[in-house]
Amino acid sequence: MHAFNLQAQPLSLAERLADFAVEALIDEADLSPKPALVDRRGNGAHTDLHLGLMHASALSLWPMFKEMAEAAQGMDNVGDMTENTGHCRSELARDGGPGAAGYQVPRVIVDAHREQARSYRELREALGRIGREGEQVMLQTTCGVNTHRGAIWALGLLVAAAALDPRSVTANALTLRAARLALLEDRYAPNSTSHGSQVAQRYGARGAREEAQLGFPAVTRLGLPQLQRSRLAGHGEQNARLDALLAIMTTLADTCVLYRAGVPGLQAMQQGARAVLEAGGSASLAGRRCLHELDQQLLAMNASPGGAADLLAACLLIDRLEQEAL
Ligand SMILES: CC(C)(COP(=O)(O)OP(=O)(O)OC[C@H]1O[C@@H](n2cnc3c(N)ncnc32)[C@H](O)[C@@H]1O)[C@@H](O)C(=O)NCCC(=O)NCCS
Ligand SMILES: Nc1ncnc2c1ncn2[C@@H]1O[C@H](COP(=O)(O)OP(=O)(O)OP(=O)(O)O)[C@@H](O)[C@H]1O
Repeated sequence: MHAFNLQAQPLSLAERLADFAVEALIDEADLSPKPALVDRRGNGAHTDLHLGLMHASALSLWPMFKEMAEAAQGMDNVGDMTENTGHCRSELARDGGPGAAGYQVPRVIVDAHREQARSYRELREALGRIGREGEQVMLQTTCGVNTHRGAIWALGLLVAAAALDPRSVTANALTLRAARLALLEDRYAPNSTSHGSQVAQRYGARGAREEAQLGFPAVTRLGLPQLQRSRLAGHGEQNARLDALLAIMTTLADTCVLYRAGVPGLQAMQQGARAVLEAGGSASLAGRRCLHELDQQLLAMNASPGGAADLLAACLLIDRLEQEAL
């Protein structure tokens, strides 16, 4: 940029979405006091993480989120997944519907459907490639520490979902489109065994992949409603966000916790989070005491709820998208 050109360029949609995603990650990291997670107070149960590293990692992911949004925007010519399915359904009904005598799906619809399916699979595979490259950038930035693997997955899908149809960014619309992307096969995904997949298999738990494929129920049914309830109760924004994190923790099968502390760790997380909310949430004195106890207990068990933290970031991103006109 020319030194004298001080006029800010308007940001593109992809750039704004990347800003929102990075801001959600930074807000999640800064939020304090989170039980056993990296925050402003310290590194929680993580010997290899600290707040500066979380910030650097979040910032390093900006180009990746932008690229994901651009890949999804390139799908404009095919239209929205939901809309097109609806269109086909109405065409079928007009033609008599399946089972009607001599019924045949019009060729033009079959072709459009196939074309759309192919395009979405290509988008899913592009997101997989961009996400894996983003992971490498993250690992270079953090000297090999996993700071945001789960967040790349969840927020990447949501950014792509927003870019696919920026006029329709309610929590329901976003999570439905993200789930549909997550359900598509990525032929190029490596067959590696992660900590998450190991414990998900051992305990039959729903891991990060399934959470996305189901449309992020921990976010839509627990995190977002709690965020709104605590805000409405006048608990203050930081307490409302802590309460949203705790609501997610009450039921999530967090594979970070399962890997580090097994079923006893997961039970401690879920019961402890419930106890804080039942005591009045993080804005109340009784709730704060329970939160302190939960922090101590999870630290003693080395049980960091990293998956819940990622989903809080997803919650904050959706909340922002619902408020801002894109
Ligand atoms: C699906 C992912 C998360 C892999 O997860 P996997 O089950 O193999 O476990 P892994 O231990 O590597 O990571 C899990 C991460 O998810 C988070 N997490 C843990 N439990 C949960 C849960 N129940 N729900 C949601 N997130 C969770 C944690 O923070 C953890 O860091 C993802 O990393 C992946 O497949 N990436 C490949 C690249 C790709 O397709 N990217 C698409 C970008 S849109
Ligand atoms: N504030 C936070 N503090 C700590 N972890 C967080 C935070 N926010 C999100 N996370 C998530 O938690 C995960 C870190 O968990 P964990 O250290 O158990 O990962 P791992 O690489 O699977 O395991 P390990 O460190 O035992 O090798 C990160 O992938 C990140 O997505």
